[in-house]
Amino acid sequence: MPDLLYQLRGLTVRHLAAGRAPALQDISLDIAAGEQLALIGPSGAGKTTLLATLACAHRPAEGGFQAFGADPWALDNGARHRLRARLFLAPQTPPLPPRQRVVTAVLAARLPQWSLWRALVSLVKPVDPEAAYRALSRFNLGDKLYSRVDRLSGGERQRCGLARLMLSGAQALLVDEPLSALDPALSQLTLATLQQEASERGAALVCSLHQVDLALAHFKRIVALKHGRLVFDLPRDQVTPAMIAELYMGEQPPANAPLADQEPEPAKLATGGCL
Ligand SMILES: Nc1ncnc2c1ncn2[C@@H]1O[C@H](COP(=O)(O)OP(=O)(O)OP(=O)(O)O)[C@@H](O)[C@H]1O
Repeated sequence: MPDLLYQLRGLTVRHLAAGRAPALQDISLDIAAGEQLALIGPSGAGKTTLLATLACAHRPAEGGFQAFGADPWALDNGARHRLRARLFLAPQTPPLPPRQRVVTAVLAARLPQWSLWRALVSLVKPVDPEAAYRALSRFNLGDKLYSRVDRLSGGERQRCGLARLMLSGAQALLVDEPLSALDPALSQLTLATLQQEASERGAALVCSLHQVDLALAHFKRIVALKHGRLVFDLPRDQVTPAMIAELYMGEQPPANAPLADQEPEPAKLATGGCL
């Protein structure tokens, strides 16, 4: 039985906005070392919140939460910081400094392993550009090594964020909608690369996806969320088209014409005024 990396029991997570329903309610989930699972569910289901909770970025309001055998929120700040160095959260829009060169942005994944001096030196002269090049090449982005981040397309920026993950050494790879800016061929390459990396280092991979077909094709375990609740957590061969239809039922956006009493005044539209 592989080590348990995460154990969630009846977890409830709230965002700060008062009066709102919890973003996650009563979530129970185990994730073992080396496991790969896809998180699916309609927009607003709680996928990003769950990934951020696994990354120890959101403190649960209720329930039990263990990451790497400890409750991160019972640790002191230093110990929690060291625990966070064992995981990597790749957000949908990676927070890359726009004026930085890609090589520096990718090497920043090594900051937790570096001394302050080494980090400062690397800002001026990247200390291991070969490693950044290898990571970028796995996402077909090697030619952007010395480009500025703000000259990248959305999809290139997204893959640049994933190249960071390659240099992190983390044992839990938490990836939020990595394909949202990618075409179908790059989507396949990106998923295959993430899965290969996770397998090679024996890391857990938790990946949220809107592309249900890709989730079912690539992941053996499918975790579905809706309205902040766990709908199912099943091997993919037990997930039926009816279950997927039910998961997304009622989630189609309404017709895009605003109601009469919500229509902005024409004068404001014409001047671009704040509505
Ligand atoms: N910073 C925040 N403050 C307040 N509420 C938030 C915040 N972030 C998310 N929420 C709310 O929490 C709920 C879950 O959001 P979350 O982003 O986790 O869903 P998601 O499944 O990742 O959605 P999507 O597929 O659209 O990215 C939603 O109702 C959302 O409005």
